[in-house]
Amino acid sequence: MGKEESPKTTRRKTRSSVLATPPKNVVEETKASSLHPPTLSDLVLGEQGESLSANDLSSVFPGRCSQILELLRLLGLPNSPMLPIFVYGGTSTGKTSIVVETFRHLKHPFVYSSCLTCYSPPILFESVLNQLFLHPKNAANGYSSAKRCESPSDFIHFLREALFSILGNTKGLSGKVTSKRSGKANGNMIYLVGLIFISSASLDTYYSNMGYVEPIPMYLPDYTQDDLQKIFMRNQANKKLFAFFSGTKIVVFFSALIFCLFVVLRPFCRITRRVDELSPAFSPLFTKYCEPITDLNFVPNKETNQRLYNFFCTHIVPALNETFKVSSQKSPEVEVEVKERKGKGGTRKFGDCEVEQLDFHMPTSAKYLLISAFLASRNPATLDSSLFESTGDSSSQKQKRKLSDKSMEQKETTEQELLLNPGSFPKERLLAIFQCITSVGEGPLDEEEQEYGGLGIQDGNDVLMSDVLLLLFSLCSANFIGSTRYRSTVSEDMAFKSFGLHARFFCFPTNR
Ligand SMILES: Nc1ncnc2c1ncn2[C@@H]1O[C@H](COP(=O)(O)OP(=O)(O)OP(=O)(O)O)[C@@H](O)[C@H]1O
Repeated sequence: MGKEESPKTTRRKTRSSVLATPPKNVVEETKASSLHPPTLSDLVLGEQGESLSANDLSSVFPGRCSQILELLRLLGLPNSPMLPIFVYGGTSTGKTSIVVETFRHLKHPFVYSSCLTCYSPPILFESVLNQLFLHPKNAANGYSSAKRCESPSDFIHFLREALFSILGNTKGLSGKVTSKRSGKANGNMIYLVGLIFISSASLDTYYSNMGYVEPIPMYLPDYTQDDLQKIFMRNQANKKLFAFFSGTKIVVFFSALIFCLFVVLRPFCRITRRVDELSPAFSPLFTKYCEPITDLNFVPNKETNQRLYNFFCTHIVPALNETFKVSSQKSPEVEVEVKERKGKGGTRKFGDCEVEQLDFHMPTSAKYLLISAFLASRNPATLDSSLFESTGDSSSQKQKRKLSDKSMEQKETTEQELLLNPGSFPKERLLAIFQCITSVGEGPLDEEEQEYGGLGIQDGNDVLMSDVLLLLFSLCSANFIGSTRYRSTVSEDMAFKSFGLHARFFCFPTNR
């Protein structure tokens, strides 16, 4: 938490919904719960008897077994002292889910506040206290909080009051539950989650000698294609689609699922590995794939499988485009104008004319950014060092000599795939390529550049990063670069063209 989120292309479960289903967030406890003094049991997530074993927990979250075991180890036995934990990782890597479900599994009493929605200290403090006092915000109380907290000292004062009240109420300890949704508390230590900082920023961002206890870091890496396959296998197998299949057809169902996942995940994973983005894209595709199979007379064999595959392939690219569609809206201030080269001299907007006829009028830095984006989309990231680093050439030559025919073939296939289907890339990679290609520039500022306010790129180091980011934003707004996931949307012709006279070197895949 505590990070800027990129616009999302699909709807996903919100953090509150993760907490709300099936066990409800303690904040959203029944109104009746606020009528009795809070007990420890009221802070346990999950109904009586509802408990996942550690093994179940790991199988519910494929790819997170080691992190779950580590979290269980760090949390330790009930009431054991622990250091703060810093859980971090990319978007949708399961940070919230595994933390919440682990607490639920352990039946540890806890309150959970999202630092994303509780974006200021008073809001965060009040959210924690509302949960501890079992105070739901609703129309009846005018959506007010249990306590008003202006400062950290107010918070500490009310926190003590709330904790003493809960711990003094022994009903929770004796295991008698006072609320329909609460489970029997395991131990009497109350955990504040949210003060366990969950973020996509690295730990270093928060590290400083400010006197707080340094938290134990726990990193959740992006999922591999294998992990994603397991996640979707699990989720999909539970869905009602499963109801179509019975008896021996179940085997057909699972082999169809495995095959479909394999075919779909490969191109999709090049663009995103986020479960929340992949999930809504995959479900309709799988339904489509299953259409012919749900016919009870269908008997899969080599020939029908091939037909199924051919039929199915036609749906993948449209689904890919649909999922990662970028808005075609152009920002009014950053309209990129193009002029017809031959003749009339009138100006027209990009998209109205043939590329061959166009001449670009945009800052040279923007052209470099455009070409950097193009290169990042069409070249595998593994080639960057050999393509752009000054020392890269010789090593890549050596590597080339060492490559077997098979690996050359594989490399060519990857490059072919990238040409047909440009990949997405992180902003850092784009900026690194931009730095590399602009740092070899030797010419003085061109006229255009001066006209656009002198974003000089004769030396990459002279370009202000803020200017480059501004330009990047403009190119995204003008739809030259996809902004949901950074991805070049221009053709090879267009990329060459944009560079025009400024071409110094290109590193396109050789087999274009
Ligand atoms: N390993 C997994 N197995 C099954 N589902 C998963 C897994 N990881 C994530 N998900 C699903 O992906 C969605 C997002 O997960 P979650 O909110 O826990 O991620 P997050 O890292 O907290 O996201 P954010 O960075 O946005 O805070 C949820 O619907 C969750 O169930």
